[in-house]
Amino acid sequence: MTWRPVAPEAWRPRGILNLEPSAWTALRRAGSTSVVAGPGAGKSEFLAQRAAYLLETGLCKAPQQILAISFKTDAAANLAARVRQRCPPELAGRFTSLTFDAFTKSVVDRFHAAIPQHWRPTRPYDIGFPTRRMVEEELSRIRGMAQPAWQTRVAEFFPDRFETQDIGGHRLAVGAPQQLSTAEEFAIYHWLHHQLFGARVSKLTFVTLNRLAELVLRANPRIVRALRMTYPCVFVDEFQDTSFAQYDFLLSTFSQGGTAVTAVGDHKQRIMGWAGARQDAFERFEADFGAHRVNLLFNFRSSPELVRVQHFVARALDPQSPQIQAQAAGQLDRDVVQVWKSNSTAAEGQRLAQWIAADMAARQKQPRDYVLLVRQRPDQFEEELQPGFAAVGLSLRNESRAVGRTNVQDLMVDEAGSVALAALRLAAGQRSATAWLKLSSAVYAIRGADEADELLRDRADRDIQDFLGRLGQDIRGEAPSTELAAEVTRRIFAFLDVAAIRRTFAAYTRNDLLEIMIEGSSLQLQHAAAESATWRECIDRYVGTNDIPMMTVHKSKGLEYDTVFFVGLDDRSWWSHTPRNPEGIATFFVALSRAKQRAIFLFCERRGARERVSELYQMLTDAGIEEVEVN
Ligand SMILES: Nc1ncnc2c1ncn2[C@@H]1O[C@H](COP(=O)(O)OP(=O)(O)OP(=O)(O)O)[C@@H](O)[C@H]1O
Repeated sequence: MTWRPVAPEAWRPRGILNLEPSAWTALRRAGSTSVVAGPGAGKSEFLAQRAAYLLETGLCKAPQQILAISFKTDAAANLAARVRQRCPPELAGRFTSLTFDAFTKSVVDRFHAAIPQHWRPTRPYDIGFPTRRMVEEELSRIRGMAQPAWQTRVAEFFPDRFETQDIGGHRLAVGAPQQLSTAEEFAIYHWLHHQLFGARVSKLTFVTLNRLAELVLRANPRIVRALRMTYPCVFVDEFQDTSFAQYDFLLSTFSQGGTAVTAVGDHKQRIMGWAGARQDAFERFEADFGAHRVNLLFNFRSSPELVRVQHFVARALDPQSPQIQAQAAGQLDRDVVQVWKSNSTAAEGQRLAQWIAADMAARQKQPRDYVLLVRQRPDQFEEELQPGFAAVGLSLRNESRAVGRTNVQDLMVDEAGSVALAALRLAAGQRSATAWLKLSSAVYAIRGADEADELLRDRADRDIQDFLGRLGQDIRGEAPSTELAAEVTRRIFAFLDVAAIRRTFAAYTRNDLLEIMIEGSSLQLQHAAAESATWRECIDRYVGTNDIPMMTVHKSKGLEYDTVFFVGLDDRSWWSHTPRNPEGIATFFVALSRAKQRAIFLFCERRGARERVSELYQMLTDAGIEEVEVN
């Protein structure tokens, strides 16, 4: 055992010089806290530091764990990766980072037998993702069964909100439902009953799984007590995106019994309203959990000029927005934020590609220092822009592109996919300490070889080396090909042991997520192999090292780039935007705030007008931003 507890007063942040004063206050708080902070304030970094603080000081001591709940898989994976960077491995193992869905599903799976029989799903069950059309049909079926006096009410449910708000905000009765006394109760009961018992195998949505998880904990105080003892500290990231069901689950499970819940987020980046995020999550949390609010006022990401412009948008979202203090130095003395105006998409694409090529050369930047953001349809923009990029020797990568049943971006942050990639790097002869650490810690976890078990770890090290030696021998003399890429993926996952990965990593509780990711890894490697002459090149293509990423603003949440281009700031891309609609302005805010040094907005009149979005341009004008013709 190398680690010794540090006294709380002596603890210092890891990997960064310091925290801002209010972050120190929040970090040391024993009770529940809401940390509200703008973009680049270091919210994820703060959580990673608080995890290090709690674990290294022994305030959260073994076998206790920290539970971090995120909204999206990539956010959960990024946070776990940050904690691994900040904490010794023997402590990082007690940081469990999951999505809400993975966590609530794991509760249902683990305590299946404790679910009251009249709500108990079959085992196994399927996961359903009903489309709007399917919700409409189901509601209409329910209306047909309802007594005449209730039919009008059932017809009034909004299909878009029925699941997220009506089901999500409803608690299931512990006892068997005796009598359904309102139209709401009738509709909710039949909706759930159909998912549970409508076919031989139950088909449940994640909202239903959430409701069942809440029920099983509420109905079984011993289970909830055990859960609270295991997780005395709970973090919730991106709290502004918390849905009705998720909030209610948190409330039911962790608002009592002494759990310290730290909820971190930015109400100005609330762009998941369509997915059922509640508007008042922070206020409710503060009231229900007795949480104390801490506002962070620094921005560690963006240059002072970018922070100045961001403030104009922040104020449109919240007139009380505090003035933020930029901590990052500006590297550019002009043209930090601009609007480029063109009258042909060809001219726009050409100018963009040439500009990036020149900037990369002048400022010695890499392709991944840039990003092209779009509001929607990245595939269309990719098709339109790729030729211009190819003409100057650059390549674009649409991070939302489908790879089998997943997409490039999700695959890149997937745990199993990253372990397999580490194995490939090592087998292909790359000497990478990070890859070795990634692979070996995964194998130790899979084999249950903890820190103290030197024998088991030595054995695992030898097996890894033997496996890499054999794989390396078979591939190093061969050029990559699709067949070989498929074979390599198969061998790596066979070595890792698919069933053991599923048992070990909580993220794979969704029935087929692991299969989806294994299939995706194989397909992505096959694409890369088909275009590469060496394994090194193949790995670079797989990862996209030499590609300029393109993605939707939604996918860019939490990420940062030196230079951000927003392509298509026009009415066609923003067709659903209505003036003063906070979700649209928040989307614009998220895009602008991904930039560290420069943000450029592109408008091409061939794509659409700029009436609906005129207020977004107005904010830039108010901030004194120039428009430049680029024909
Ligand atoms: N205390 C700190 N000192 C130095 N750098 C920091 C500190 N906190 C965060 N950073 C850096 O600032 C950048 C932004 O941090 P982070 O991604 O955690 O911000 P965030 O608040 O989650 O942002 P957003 O909401 O915009 O996604 C990162 O590059 C991070 O490494």
